[in-house]
Amino acid sequence: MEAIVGVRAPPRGRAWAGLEKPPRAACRARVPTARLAVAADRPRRLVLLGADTRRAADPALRCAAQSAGTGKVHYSADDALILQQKAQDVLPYLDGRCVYLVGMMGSGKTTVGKILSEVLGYSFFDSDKLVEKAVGISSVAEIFQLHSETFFRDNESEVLTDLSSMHRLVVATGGGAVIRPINWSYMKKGLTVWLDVPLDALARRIAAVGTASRPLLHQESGDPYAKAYAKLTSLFEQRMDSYANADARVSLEHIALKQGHNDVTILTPSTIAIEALLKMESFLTEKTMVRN
Ligand SMILES: Nc1ncnc2c1ncn2[C@@H]1O[C@H](COP(=O)(O)OP(=O)(O)OP(=O)(O)O)[C@@H](O)[C@H]1O
Ligand SMILES: O=C(O)C1=C[C@@H](O)[C@@H](O)[C@H](O)C1
Repeated sequence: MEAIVGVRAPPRGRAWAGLEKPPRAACRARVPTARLAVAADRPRRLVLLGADTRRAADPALRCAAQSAGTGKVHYSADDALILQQKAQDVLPYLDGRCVYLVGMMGSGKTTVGKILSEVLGYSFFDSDKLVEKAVGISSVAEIFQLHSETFFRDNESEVLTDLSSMHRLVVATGGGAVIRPINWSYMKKGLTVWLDVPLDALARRIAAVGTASRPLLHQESGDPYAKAYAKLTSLFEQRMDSYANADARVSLEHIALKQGHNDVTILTPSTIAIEALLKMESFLTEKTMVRN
C-alpha cells in the first residue's frame, strides 16, 4: 500500500502554532522553527507545523538547531564569521528558494545542511526522515525490508514534490534521490548542491558508524570498509551523471587542493559549508548576469 505523503506550510502569521511550547525567549525573534507531525485527520499525511518561512536570516543565531530538531552545530569563531558573511552574500540571490543537498550516502548532507540552514536562517529537513514519518516506520532500513526499495522511492518522490512548494528550507536528500528524473523537476525549483566526496573517504566514514542503517550497503559479514567501498563504487558509477545535474558542485578534493594538500579527511563540516556558500553564490550570480 502506498502512503500519502505531504508537507504544508502554516498560514502566514501563525508561526508558532504547531509548537507544544514556544522556543526559548532568546531565540524567539529570529529562529525559523519547524516541527513535523502526522495530521490527525489524515493519518499518513505529514504536516509542517510552525515553520516561519518569512523570517530574514540572522546568521548570528545559535538557537536554530535547538528549535528545528536539527541538533547542535559547532564551529570556530573564525568560521562562524566567514559563514555569516557568505550567507549574507548569498541570501538576496537565493530569494527564499530551497537548497537541496545531493550526494552519496555519508557525504555530509545532513552535517553540512544543518550548518547551512543555521547561517541562512532556513529550516532544515532530512528527506529520509520525512519518508520515515510519512510511512510510519522509524528507519529507512526497515522500510526497505518490510516493503521494497520501490516503495521507499515512491514515497521519497512524494516528499520531494511536497517540499518543492515550500520556501526557505535546506533539505538533505536521500543519496539515491537523484536517480529519478522526476525528482529533479521538484528539486530544480530550488538550488541543488552536490557534495562530491571521494569514495575512499565515504567508505571510511560509513565503516566507522556501521552499515546497518544503510540498506544498500549492508552486509552481514566481511570487512566493513572493503564492502562499503565496493558497493559505493558501483553505485557511484551508476549515479555520477545524475549528481552532475546539480547547480553547484562542492568537491572536497578541490577544497583540499586550494588549501595546498590532498587530505580530504581533515576538512571540517564548516569549511565545506563555506565552500558550498561560495559555489552557490557563483552559480546564482552567473545566472543573474545571464538574465540581465
Ligand atoms: N567533514 C566531515 N569530516 C568527517 N566526518 C564527517 C564530515 N561530515 C560528515 N561526517 C560524518 O560522516 C557521517 C555521515 O554524515 P552525514 O550523516 O552528514 O551524511 P549524509 O550525506 O547525510 O548521509 P546519508 O545520506 O547516508 O544520510 C556522519 O558520521 C558524520 O558525522
Ligand atoms: O544512496 C541511496 O540509495 C540511499 C541513501 C540513503 O540516504 C537512503 O535514502 C536510502 O538508504 C538509500
